[in-house]
This record gives sequence, structure tokens and C-alpha cells, in this order.
Amino acid sequence: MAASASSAINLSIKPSHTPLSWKTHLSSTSALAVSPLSGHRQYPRFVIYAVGDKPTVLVAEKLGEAGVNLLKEFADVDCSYNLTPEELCNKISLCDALIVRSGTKVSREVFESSGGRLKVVGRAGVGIDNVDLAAATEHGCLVVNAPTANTVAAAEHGIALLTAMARNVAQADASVKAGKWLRNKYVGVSLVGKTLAVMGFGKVGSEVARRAKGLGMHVIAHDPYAPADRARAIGVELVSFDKAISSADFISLHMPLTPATNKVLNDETFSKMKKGVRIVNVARGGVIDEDALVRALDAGIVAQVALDVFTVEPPKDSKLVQHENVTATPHLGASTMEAQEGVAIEIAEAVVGALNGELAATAVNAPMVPAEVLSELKPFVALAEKLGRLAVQLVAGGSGVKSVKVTYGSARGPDDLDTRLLRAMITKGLIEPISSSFVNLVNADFTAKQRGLSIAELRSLLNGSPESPLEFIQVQISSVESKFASALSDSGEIRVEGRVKDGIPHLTKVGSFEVDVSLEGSIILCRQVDQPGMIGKVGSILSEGNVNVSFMSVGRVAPRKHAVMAIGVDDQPSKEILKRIGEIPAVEEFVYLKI
Ligand SMILES: NC(=O)c1ccc[n+]([C@@H]2O[C@H](COP(=O)([O-])OP(=O)(O)OC[C@H]3O[C@@H](n4cnc5c(N)ncnc54)[C@H](O)[C@@H]3O)[C@@H](O)[C@H]2O)c1
Ligand SMILES: O=C(O)[C@H](O)COP(=O)(O)O
Repeated sequence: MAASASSAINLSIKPSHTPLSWKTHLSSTSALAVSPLSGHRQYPRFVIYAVGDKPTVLVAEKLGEAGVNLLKEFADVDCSYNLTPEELCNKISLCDALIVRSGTKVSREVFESSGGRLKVVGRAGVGIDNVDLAAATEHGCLVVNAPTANTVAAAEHGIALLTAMARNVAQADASVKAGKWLRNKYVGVSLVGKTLAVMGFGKVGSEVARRAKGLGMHVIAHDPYAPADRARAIGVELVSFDKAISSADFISLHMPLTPATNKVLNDETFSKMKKGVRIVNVARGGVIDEDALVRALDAGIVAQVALDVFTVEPPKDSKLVQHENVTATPHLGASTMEAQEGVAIEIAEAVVGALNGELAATAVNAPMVPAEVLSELKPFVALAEKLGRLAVQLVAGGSGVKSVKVTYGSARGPDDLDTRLLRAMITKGLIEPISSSFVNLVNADFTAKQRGLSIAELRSLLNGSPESPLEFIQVQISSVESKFASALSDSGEIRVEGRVKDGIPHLTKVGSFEVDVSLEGSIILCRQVDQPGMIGKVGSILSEGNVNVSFMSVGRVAPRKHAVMAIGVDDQPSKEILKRIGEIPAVEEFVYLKI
């Protein structure tokens, strides 16, 4: 019985017409592909490769050996470093996955050149500012990163730069090697008791803070999104941006490069800093306006800076790098043996998993669905796509679909049901039969929006056991004509509804007729005047055409009135066979639908 949630329409799930159904043959569900990596769950709808096929992975920057070996167990691996943008674009149409570090620009042209083959970009590291995410999403290409394995390495490099800068290690080393002995020139400053402002209190920032506290520094941090309890646990005060930069003796940058952080250190913000401030940047070069930094160094506002990252790498502006108060390293933050092995394994597992159809835990441009949730939802995900496919094929002149309403009937509360995956698959089912678009979890929302297709999701909160995540999914398409008028609900929308039975998706309602047919193979829907012998007549025409019937079900209003017969068929009936079904006198309308 349906109790309507505040956002849900009030649905009656009490059968209005009793379905009569029997099964002539039920094929077993196809076996799941086996991953070479143990412990990975498989999700057949996203599997891209048939058994025996090997995808090709292009590794465009040096990757730790353990990661390359892992990739080789599953894929043909092409390690080609230092490709020009043109060479990358030329190669990419032969690749299913691409792995890069920060040195390769994965531009829109790369996605456009891939001809739809590129399915995954793996960023062997944290920052994804070198990947055009919008273009990736538009092309249905998943982007994954390796966000944890280089955290400690980056934090250690930040501390190395902080201490080296304070004691002029790099400059003094160069002068000794040049035969000089300048003990008075390279007098440094102490760290103990000084205030360090950590800008960006994420993984690296908090590890830097922890270490700086160990050096006796007073640490404050600015991060609009950081949880206060994490800061409290480390003994760090979270403060505003202005307070952080104006009270710091040292500033260490650890935020991502985003439109909000682009050139966040500029003439105006330098002018708010304490005279003689010292700055470390192991985040991204673009967070500093480099011309303004040279001015601040020349004016003595900034006494020293230590830079691991630059707006353009390698840096072209020798004025900054050559400045005597600048210590520079060539983007070495993640470059320890340990971090590179860790990152390589992290990204190889993510890429192989994604190519195998798993939803990556480190997906950057797709919803992350925990494995337990995924395994529960798996049969409903298949149902969702099939209902989308059926519904759109019922539209007369398919491409006019603009407004779709999806109702999820569930005894679970709205917070316990993540529908993003279901919505994506319904979208895939709605769009793919009527277009040449390739739709997946990554680009489903984008593709729907681009086509002007709006999908409204509603919940029907049911009483009963919440053991199963869903009882039914209903897809309704409004403001269209149907090529099978019986699929229209009383309110004039095309309506199909399905359930999962014994792990298999079933069609359970068409318009206001209750049916029960397993969603495998294809379906013939046929409206007839309910009378004896109809099932036999249709069945024998199909058997004369050598069409194997897998399932039949009749939903009727009342005995001897209208009925809708749903027939599951394994083989595609010829036009002649379909014509003969249409010619049975009691048949009022029929439609053949590919699932
Ligand atoms: N130099 C290197 O080799 C190297 C190595 C690792 C990471 N990094 C870079 O370091 C940065 C941090 O990496 P992470 O792993 O700690 O990432 P993270 O996502 O764990 O942390 C980033 C933090 O920045 C915060 N943030 C976002 N916008 C902000 C803003 N406007 N102001 C202040 N804080 C803001 C976020 O809330 C988050 O807490 C990234 O830019 C990454 O690319 C560089
Ligand atoms: O964002 C990152 O992970 C770091 O900047 C490391 O970049 P890299 O992989 O090029 O060393």
C-alpha cells in the first residue's frame, strides 16, 4: 500500500487488474566478468570489454613499476613519454585509458580526438587542473585520481622548503660550490615561536600543520570547507583569509587551483601581509600572481619564497626563478620513491577497475557509489535502463521526449536511497534508442540537459520491509503521443513500471494494465479483446516464424473486456509474422519493442 511522502505522488500499488502469467523458459542471467584484481565487485552494465579483448592503456608520464605491472595484467600498456599535444591527440583514438601526472595537458582536443574510445583518464596524483573535466564529462569519459598516496611526500617537501628557505640552504650551498664562504650573508631566521598560516587545510595542509607544530611553530589555518574538529584535533585555529595572511610570519599554500583560488595571492593581498613574510608553495603555481610576487619581493614585503610549482612548468619567467630570495624546485612534492610506487598502484587499480565496469572510489566527475550500495542496486540499475528503453520506444516519433517523471517505490527513507545511478541508467535507456549518443554514468545528466530532457524524480514511500532498496520503478513520459495507446495512463502519460523478481527485472505495468514479463530479449505488447484462444493463436504464429517465446502475461480490465498481452521473445519476429499477429481479428493494437 502506498503512503505518500511529502515529495511523492500518491500511488496506489494495489493491483487493479490481475496479471495471469506463466513462464515457458527463463534464461539464466549472464555470468559476471571476472576481474584480474581480486576483491573488486563487478557491475556488468558498465563492462566495456568482452572476455578475451584487451583494452589499451596509454601511460603518458613516468609511472611507478608496480603500477605498470598491475596494468599489464589486464591491458596492453603503451608507455610513451614526452608526447607533444599533437602526438597525444594522434595516439588517443587507439586508447581506452590514459594515465598522466601533472605534466600532460588533457585538453578538450584530446577528448575530441579520441573518437569516443577513451573511457578513463587516470591522474596519478591529486591535482586534476591539467584535465579538462567539462570536456571529459561531455564525452562520457571518467576521470579518476590517486588522492592519498602522495600526501606525506608533499607535506615533507613543504617542510623541507620551509626550513631550507629560513636557513638559506639552497643559496648558501650554491655559494660554497662557487668557492665562497659567506657566513654573514646567509644568517637565517628561526621557526620556533613563529606563526605559520596554512592556506588549505586538507590532506597535505593538515600534515604540514602537524609537522610545523612539532617544530614549535604557532599554526593557524584558513580553509572555508575544513571541519573545525580536524583543526581542533591538531591544535590549529581556523581563521579568515585576511586574518591568516595578515598575522603570519610564514604562509604555506595547500589549496587546489580553482577559479576561486586562481591568483589569490596578488598585489592587493600581498599588501595586507606582514613586511618580511616568507611563503612556501607546494600546491599550484596558479594560486600566486607571479608578476605581483616579483614586485612584493623587490619591495621587501615578501622576504623569501620557496616554490615547487609554477604557473607554467617549466617556468619561463626567469626574473622570478632567478630572484636571489627565491628557492625553487621542479615540482618535486610527490617525488619520493614511496609516494610514486603508492600513486602508481592507486591509479592502476582505479583505472583497471573503471575499465572493468566498477564505479571508482576516486571518481572526479561521476557519483561515487559505495560497493555495498552498488551490489544492492545492481538488478534495479538493469531494470532502470530497460524501463527507459521501453518507455521511449512507446513514443510515436521518439525524439520529441522532453519531460520524464520517474517514481521510485520504496519502503526506505529518501536519505537511504541514492538514485543517481538509477537516473543515469534511465537516461541512458531513454536516449540511446533514439540517438547516436553514447550515454553512461558520467555524461547522463549532461546529455539529458543538452537534449532539453528533464527528468523529475519522485519517491513513493511504501509501508513494509525496507530490506530491498526498491519495490518498483515507474517511468512516465508526458506530452507525447504513443504508438501503443494502451500504454497511456488515465492522465495521458506513457507509463511503464517494473520490479525485480528473483534478481531479474520484470515489466509489471503498462499504462494501467498489470502484466508480468521478464525483461530479457524483446517484447511484443498486444491489446486485444479478452477471449479464449488468444494466447494459443499468437503463440502458434510466433512458433511458425521460429520465434522462441520466453514469457507471456495477460493483464485485463475484466473478463472478456480489453486485455494487454505481453510476450517476451528471444528472437526478432519478421515483418510478416508481426503483420499476421496484427491481423488476428481480436487484436486492436500491438507493438514490438527491443530491450
Ligand atoms: N607539489 C606537489 O607535488 C603536490 C603534491 C600533492 C598535492 N599537491 C597539491 O596540493 C594541493 C592540496 O592537495 P591535498 O591532497 O591536500 O588536497 P585536499 O583536497 O585534501 O585539500 C585541499 C584543501 O583546500 C581547501 N580549499 C579549497 N578551496 C579553498 C580556498 N579557496 N581557500 C582555502 N582552502 C581551500 C579544501 O577545502 C581542502 O581542504 C593541491 O593543489 C594538490 O594539487 C601538490
Ligand atoms: O597534484 C599532485 O598530485 C602533485 O602536484 C604531484 O604531481 P606529479 O604527479 O606531477 O608529481
